[in-house]
Amino acid sequence: MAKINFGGVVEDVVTREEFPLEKARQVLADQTIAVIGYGVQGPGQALNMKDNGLNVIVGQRKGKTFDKAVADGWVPGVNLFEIEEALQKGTIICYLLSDAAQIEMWPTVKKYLTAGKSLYFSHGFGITYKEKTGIIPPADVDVFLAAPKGSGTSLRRLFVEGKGLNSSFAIYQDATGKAREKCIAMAIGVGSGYLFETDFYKEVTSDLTGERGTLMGAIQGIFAAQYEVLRENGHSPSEAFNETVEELTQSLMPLVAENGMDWMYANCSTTAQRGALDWWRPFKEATKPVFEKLYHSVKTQAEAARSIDLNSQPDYRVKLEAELTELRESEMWRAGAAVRSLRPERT
Ligand SMILES: NC(=O)c1ccc[n+]([C@@H]2O[C@H](COP(=O)([O-])OP(=O)(O)OC[C@H]3O[C@@H](n4cnc5c(N)ncnc54)[C@H](O)[C@@H]3O)[C@@H](O)[C@H]2O)c1
Ligand SMILES: CC(C)(O)[C@@H](O)C(=O)O
Ligand SMILES: [Mg+2]
Ligand SMILES: [Mg+2]
Repeated sequence: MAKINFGGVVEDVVTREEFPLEKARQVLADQTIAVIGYGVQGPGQALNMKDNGLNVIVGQRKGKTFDKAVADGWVPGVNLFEIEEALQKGTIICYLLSDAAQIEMWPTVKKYLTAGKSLYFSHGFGITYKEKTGIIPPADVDVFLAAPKGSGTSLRRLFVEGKGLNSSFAIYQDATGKAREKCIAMAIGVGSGYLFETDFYKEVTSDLTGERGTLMGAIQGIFAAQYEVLRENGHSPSEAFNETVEELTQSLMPLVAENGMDWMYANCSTTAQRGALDWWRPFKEATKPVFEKLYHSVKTQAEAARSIDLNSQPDYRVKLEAELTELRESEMWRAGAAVRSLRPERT
């Protein structure tokens, strides 16, 4: 384990230097990795593991998603199966159905978790909220998670570019004495660059907070707030969108990703630096109570209950699609579509 100083706190992380892909291949050489679910993480992880030379099969119910797996090169009856056949063949079961669907399918999955098999997750949800999900694994199987910190779509795209996403990893149950090395090997196999250790509870509570907060929910909230204020004061949609979203994604966030916030500031005018340094604290003060309310909702399991309740309903996809359409059809994101179409792509 490498010891890395994160802002004054030294943490252990696993790097590919100490756990190279070849070692992952050796650890998993006698395993059949069955990826159950081919939504977002399923494709990214399965295709990366296959390209990394691991023995992977996919289990997915027939329909649009099954067809998508075929289009991705998985061969029915060879490495693509209906869910129960994949569960029977798999020695590491990657439970990558939606978190809500994992509940419904658990009685089926549990039947195939025979002694010595492994149950792998990419989220701590199912295990942490076992009173709600009913997901209580048999004592004689290994249970662990590797959670890519990003979309499965990005996991695959970065892998194809020769890059990777970080993952957290956690061991919940070690029946064979080999759970840790299998877990780390899986995380390297799905295309992670470096791994930081957590536990199922910390993974799910941080993840539910992040996606409701800065990563997805809060960012849409501040975009909409600023856009509305600019528009209410007479700025055109293109001016409001460019000043709220386009400049951030195309120019400034890549600078933050490259070398931190001060680097991005330093690459803007002194006028902008003065203003940003004056205003980030008021925004923090205004939003921290909302983040505290969010974390309380996560900690009291209200967020888990809401997600299970709504995403278990037969029409959950229709309802999600309707809300995503509402976002897409908002003036801000329609202006965004026009701005994106005008990007000066260098031919
Ligand atoms: N989406 C991501 O990029 C991402 C990132 C990190 C972790 N995760 C975790 O990975 C796991 C999979 O997430 P996802 O976003 O790929 O899932 P998803 O919501 O895309 O669903 C995955 C698959 O579940 C299938 N499914 C849905 N309902 C079903 C049902 N009732 N019966 C059978 N199959 C059903 C869908 O057809 C889909 O193929 C989850 O635990 C999630 O929290 C996801
Ligand atoms: C990609 C995210 C938001 O990090 C993941 O946690 C998810 O649930 O999709
Ligand atoms: Mg996440
Ligand atoms: Mg998540």
